[in-house]
Amino acid sequence: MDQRLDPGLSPYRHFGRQAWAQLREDTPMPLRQEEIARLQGLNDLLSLREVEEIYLPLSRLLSLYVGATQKLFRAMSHFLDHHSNDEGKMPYIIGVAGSVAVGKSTTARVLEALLARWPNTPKVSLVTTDGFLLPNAVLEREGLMEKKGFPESYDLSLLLRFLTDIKAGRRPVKAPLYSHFFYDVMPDQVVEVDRPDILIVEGLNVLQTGRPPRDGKAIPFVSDFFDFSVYIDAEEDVLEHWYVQRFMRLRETAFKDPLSYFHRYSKLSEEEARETALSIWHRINLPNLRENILPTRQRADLILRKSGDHEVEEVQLRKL
Ligand SMILES: Nc1ncnc2c1ncn2[C@@H]1O[C@H](COP(=O)(O)OP(=O)(O)O)[C@@H](O)[C@H]1O
Ligand SMILES: CC(C)(COP(=O)(O)O)[C@@H](O)C(=O)NCCC(=O)O
Repeated sequence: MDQRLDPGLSPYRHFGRQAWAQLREDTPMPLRQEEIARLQGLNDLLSLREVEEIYLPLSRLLSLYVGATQKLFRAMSHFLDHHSNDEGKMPYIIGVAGSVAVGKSTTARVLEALLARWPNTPKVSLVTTDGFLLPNAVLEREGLMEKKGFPESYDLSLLLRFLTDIKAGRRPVKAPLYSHFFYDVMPDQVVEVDRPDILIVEGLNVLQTGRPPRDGKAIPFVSDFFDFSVYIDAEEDVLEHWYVQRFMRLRETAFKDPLSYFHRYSKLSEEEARETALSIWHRINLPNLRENILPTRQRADLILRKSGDHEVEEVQLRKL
């Protein structure tokens, strides 16, 4: 059922852009223009207005959720008369999901910067699930190179173990690292996550429920570890455009390096490169969106719906 047709039945509260922007109230803008410029990275389009009107209200909302969860955790520790770990704190985990090229990395990086500047300066870490992809050698052996990003291309057990260790308060916990430049997992590189107050976990697959276990043993979902989740949404034709646009930009930059996995694409004519990007989109990323990513949208606590210029036009917040 399309929730838009019957808002009364929707499990979400719907906000237009202006209504959402007002929820910022008097939250001060903690980022200076230079810091925003640094965040943009590849992305020279992210505007100060977008950060102020969309991401600051979200940061304000999250500060309420995190504060309430921490209070509950302390109350529970007191009730049980013990602390589940020596510092009596449990990392608050935020999942960020959505299609390839919808802007997950950008959103996650903006949130990381905003959250870290709350008055109590929490420690915020960011992990992307591409590090948990199976290495190319394994994907090739199993005939899965055309399925990169599909559920079967990830080492789900490793991701679940990582999240279990984080929630158990172990320190430091290591996450594997993926390189878009080499198009592969980096065997000798890891990201260390050392008892953050908040961990952002970003990836296509973070709201997926996985396949039912064959041996009857229940395994948790990745999202069981989340305290809050965000799904970033946009129409298919818009996503295709962003994917091709990013590919064409990379062709002018990273692909020019002979060590880059996609170096061969830098030698194609503009038209051939565009066709290559469209072909990858239609062979891999669009079917993955339809089969595995979009069906998870309704599991998110918050949905950010973007228009063609990356501006968020509607926000849906799950009713409590
Ligand atoms: N809020 C935004 N404003 C403007 N451009 C954006 C925004 N978010 C993402 N983009 C652009 O869209 C493309 C995909 O973004 P990215 O964050 O790399 O997506 P993902 O991590 O979902 O694959 C990039 O070219 C990026 O510059
Ligand atoms: C690495 C990705 C699967 C994204 O992974 P994520 O960080 O969302 O877990 C994706 O960017 C990708 O490479 N897809 C395969 C097709 C392509 O080259 O675009």
